[in-house]
Amino acid sequence: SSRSKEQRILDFVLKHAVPGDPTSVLNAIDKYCSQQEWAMNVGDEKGLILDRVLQEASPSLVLELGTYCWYSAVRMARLLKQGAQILTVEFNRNNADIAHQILQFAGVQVLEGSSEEVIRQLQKKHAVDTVDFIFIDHWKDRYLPDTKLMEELGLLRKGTVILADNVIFPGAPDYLQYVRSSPKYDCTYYPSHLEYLDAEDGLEKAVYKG
Ligand SMILES: Oc1cc(-c2ccc(F)cc2)cc2cncnc12
Ligand SMILES: [Mg+2]
Repeated sequence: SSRSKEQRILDFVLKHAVPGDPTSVLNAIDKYCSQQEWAMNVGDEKGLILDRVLQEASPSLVLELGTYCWYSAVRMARLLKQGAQILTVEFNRNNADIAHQILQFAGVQVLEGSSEEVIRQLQKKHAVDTVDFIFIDHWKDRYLPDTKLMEELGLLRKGTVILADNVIFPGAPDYLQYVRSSPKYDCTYYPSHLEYLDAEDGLEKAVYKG
């Protein structure tokens, strides 16, 4: 059977990265996706911004919406303090499987299902109280409904950081308008570029004020 692009990326990682060395995994994915086949990883340029915003937040519990870019789960896992955990949500079954193989890192759990289903189950099924850091990197038309759902379920606390990818390209205009005009958030825009390309893109940080 013909292997998918994601499987080809995994092959390249398994061949060129050093087991247990997350930075070598990131370098391998960036090398493959910038030289061979483009893929929607947050990438090295926006990844540096993610690193800085994550380290400043120093979270104990991270929720990622969109494991496809398993790159970002590895990127965040390598910077987490001892005992911190990432719950990452993947809708597409086979991507979740591949993510498992790449993410043999303590503390990273790939939850399967739609973001709405998983978010609704976090408190009961996964004993989550509130989330400290959320990286939104899934389908742009889910950014706003998922954020409102997390508000309604009381998953956000004073100081929770929401960092959203692709707010320019492909863009999430309804989400941007909401967080920037809501008194519940302090927003910062970090200009950058679409992964591995020159097109403009950026990350929006929205800090929940409780
Ligand atoms: O970072 C991303 C980029 C793109 C994307 C697709 C097509 C194109 F032409 C340009 C950009 C799509 C994404 C979907 N989910 C999460 N992240 C994404
Ligand atoms: Mg993205």
